[in-house]
Amino acid sequence: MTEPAPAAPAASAFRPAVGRIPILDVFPSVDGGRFTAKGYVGEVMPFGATVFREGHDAVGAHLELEAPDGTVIDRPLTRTHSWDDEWRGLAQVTSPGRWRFRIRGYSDDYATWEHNASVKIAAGIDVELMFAIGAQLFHRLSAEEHRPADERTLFAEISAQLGETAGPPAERLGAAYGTRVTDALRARPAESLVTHSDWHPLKVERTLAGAGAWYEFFPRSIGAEQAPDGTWTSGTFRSAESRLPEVAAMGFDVLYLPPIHPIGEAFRKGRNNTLDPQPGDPGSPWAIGGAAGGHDTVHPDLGDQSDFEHFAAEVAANGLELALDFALQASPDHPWVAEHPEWFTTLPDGTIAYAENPPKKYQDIYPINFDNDPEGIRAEALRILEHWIALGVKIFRVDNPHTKPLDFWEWIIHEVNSAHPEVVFLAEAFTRPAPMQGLAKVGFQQSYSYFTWRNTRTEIEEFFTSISQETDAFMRPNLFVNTPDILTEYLQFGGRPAYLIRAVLAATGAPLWGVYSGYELIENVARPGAEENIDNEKYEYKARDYSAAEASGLSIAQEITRLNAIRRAHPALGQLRNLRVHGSDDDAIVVYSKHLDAEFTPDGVADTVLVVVNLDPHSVRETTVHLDLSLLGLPAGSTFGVTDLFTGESYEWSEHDYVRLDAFSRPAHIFHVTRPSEGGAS
Ligand SMILES: O=P(O)(O)O[C@H]1O[C@H](CO)[C@@H](O[C@H]2O[C@H](CO)[C@@H](O)[C@H](O)[C@H]2O)[C@H](O)[C@H]1O
Repeated sequence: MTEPAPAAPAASAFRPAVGRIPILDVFPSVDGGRFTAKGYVGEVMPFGATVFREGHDAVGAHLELEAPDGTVIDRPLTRTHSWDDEWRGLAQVTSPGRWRFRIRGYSDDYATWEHNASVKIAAGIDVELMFAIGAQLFHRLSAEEHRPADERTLFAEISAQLGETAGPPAERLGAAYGTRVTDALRARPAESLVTHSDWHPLKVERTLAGAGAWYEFFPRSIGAEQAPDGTWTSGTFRSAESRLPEVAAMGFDVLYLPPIHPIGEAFRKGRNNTLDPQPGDPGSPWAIGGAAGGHDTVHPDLGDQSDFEHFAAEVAANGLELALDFALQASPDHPWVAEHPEWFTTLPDGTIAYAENPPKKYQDIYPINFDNDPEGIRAEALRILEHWIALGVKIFRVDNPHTKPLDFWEWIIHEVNSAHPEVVFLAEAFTRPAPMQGLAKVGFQQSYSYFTWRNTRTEIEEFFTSISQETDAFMRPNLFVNTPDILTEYLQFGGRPAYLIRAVLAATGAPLWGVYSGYELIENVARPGAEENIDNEKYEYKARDYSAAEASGLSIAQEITRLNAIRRAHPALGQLRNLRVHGSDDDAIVVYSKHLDAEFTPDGVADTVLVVVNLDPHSVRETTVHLDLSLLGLPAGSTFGVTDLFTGESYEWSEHDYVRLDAFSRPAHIFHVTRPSEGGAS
């Protein structure tokens, strides 16, 4: 008896992670897909992947981008560089909601044949074989049902021409070229071995989540009056309404108010962060909670809820959107302290430690211990947000989010956005990169950033490159030029030029920028030993006379107004990811551009803005700048027009250009780049 033949090994169920055509490193992706990449309506985003195949045959790659309504944008990707395999392309997201995308890789049979045929036929090798393969390929394409009828006819004709053996080979080969062929094959390539990546989710939010100009003021200061005996009467929601037309006239989109709730008496802070308040000192608005209530109540000095509602309606009537502060902490007088002592950490001696953000000490507030009653705290935080959302508030600036657990933020932003996708959260987290970026990854729509401390040319270039090209899939920095907590040395000692320079950088460097009131008045005196304004509005009323300052030339409100107008007129400035740095021979002159292709602009005309800034607020600088014209959408070697959007002056520029920027009269150029067929400034 013969032994039975051994059974063939069972086919393994293992499925390779790569498909027939490898598609790796798909982007945009956040932490390998753990978090959802972000976009905002109108944003032009880069999509792509690494796509290659074995051997020498050509590959191609396309983006398939599906909108919430199911329509699919199918766009060809191109190689980032001829020497590597990263494929990339831009697409614009145009409606809010859940989008998704995938990358399609394929063997590009036309490109493979065209390469082989052109080389071999010119060398007289396999000539008829090459024509036969070409005829076969075009015959196959002419039968593909997804192609328009005229294209199929064209391809059938080409197949027949390639199949004819008469005539010089070079002429016969010419049949397979021409604009009609390349256009058709660019839109609908000759694909085989088609492979798809997984679908990747993309969360697209409303435009104001990603682009807008913010202005911050303390309502209690507007209309505040000081009596001859030195005592103050607080401004109110009603008196603060008087400032709204001026904020709107400066071109801002969002009005942000520091906390508007009752302020505690216990451990109240006095002027200039002192611990011995004097009678009448109003206290820090972030010391939330008192006898009148907590986070769902308005400070009685400002009015009542109907006054708030009137104010909110006036904000909207002025074309602004209201942003409120969301600060999860409590004054010792907050109702929570008596009602929920378990939400705080009681020390062995029976006291509760005050909050800190080292080296800063917040003796007037208790931090919440999120681990003592996570469910209760989550429910209360959500209740508060829903309270204000019901009153029409759709934007929250979140105080110190990095001192609260990240999973709390992921949960609450998910809960709020599931019911109210239009709600926007700005993370005020000046902290280490990992927690700052973590907050953005788990859902914060906007983030404060390190911008205020990036002053030199190298720092600015690195910062702008990182926000536009490294963290752009998940983080949208809001470039505040100052805050009640931040008056940098650059601003303290750079005078008016410094204020203009920082405003230009912020307004043009990112689609989100912000100004805390007083900036336009060059308020630049710091409290000794602190990086913030002296006589800080956080601890006292501050009545400012904006009109008098303007009349006497001490205000830069006009320049801020112009900056916001330039932003509105130039859609390229409404984009985050299109900033590119150019060169200059002077370490104090930074040069960058923002370009938007015609297909993505509302009027169908390409928009290119070129910004040249003298970062030295103390002197005149002249130098040569060196431009990469490809980044401006211009052919190498061309000349073109530039029009200064501040002064209206126009120049003819090329790759290398002379600039002179006087910090005291004109520290920056914001140029609109015009092509020969286009007009000048707008
Ligand atoms: O800690 P940050 O630098 O991020 O600052 C934010 O949070 C602070 C705490 O809410 C807040 O500080 C202000 O309010 C405190 C509580 O009333 C008070 O003790 C501080 O002196 C005052 O600066 C800060 O304004 C806010 O931006």
